[in-house]
Amino acid sequence: MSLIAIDALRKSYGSNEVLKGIDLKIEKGEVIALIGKSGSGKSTLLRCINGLETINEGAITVGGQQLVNDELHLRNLRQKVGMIFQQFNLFPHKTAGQNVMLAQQVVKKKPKAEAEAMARRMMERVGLADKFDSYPDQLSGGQQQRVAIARALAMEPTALLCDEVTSALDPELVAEVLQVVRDLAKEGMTLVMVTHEMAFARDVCSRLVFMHQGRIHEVGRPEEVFANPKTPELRSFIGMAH
Ligand SMILES: Nc1ncnc2c1ncn2[C@@H]1O[C@H](COP(=O)(O)OP(=O)(O)OP(=O)(O)O)[C@@H](O)[C@H]1O
Repeated sequence: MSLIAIDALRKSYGSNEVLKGIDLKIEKGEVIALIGKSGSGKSTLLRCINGLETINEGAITVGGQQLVNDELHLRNLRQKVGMIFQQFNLFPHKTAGQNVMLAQQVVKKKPKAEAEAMARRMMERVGLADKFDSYPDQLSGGQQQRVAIARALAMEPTALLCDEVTSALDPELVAEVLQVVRDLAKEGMTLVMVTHEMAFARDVCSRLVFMHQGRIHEVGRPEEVFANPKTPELRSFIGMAH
């Protein structure tokens, strides 16, 4: 059984149909890059997988459980499927460590000591063991994003969704965040990422999914997709991305 199965998914905002029948199966340990032009529906697809958007038609199954529009169910789902955004969304008046502890305590009702032990392990995993007591404004953007990754990992997700996690960063800070994502991929984490980092996608991802106007146009191994794009839309997109 696939870890994530998306069947005939449709999603509209008012009369604007943004996802027009998406079918995609994602296996455990896969690293998927969603690529495509702005407005093609990549972020919306991620948000649907995480239950942040209600869907109009079709079905999404995560770990064998079908996603239903029920608040309790969605809260459980969001615990299983972590998400990291372009903006880090850290609480400014809490230390990095407290930021990583918070959801564990509030959502998972973990005792403080247990949440702290996990937070310390995850801060170490993203290379920030020494920044546990720093406040977000004492950290670089790259470090803040790594704290956001540690926070997501502390919830022990079965998959992690990444929505343009390096787009808000200064160019010199991109590599340190991508390195953390690369390590997670190596460790076998299931990752679905919207990215404009084509070199990274080519290097790290097991499959590329090219979206165009709300549909999946092409899916394949990065080297095949880049070497042999079948549709003019992907040829044009690859041309633009270089
Ligand atoms: N909350 C919303 N309400 C109304 N329309 C929305 C909403 N979110 C997205 N859309 C529309 O859905 C379409 C797809 O947007 P989406 O953000 O999924 O695209 P994308 O491929 O991720 O683009 P980008 O690379 O720019 O983030 C766009 O036309 C956008 O205007």
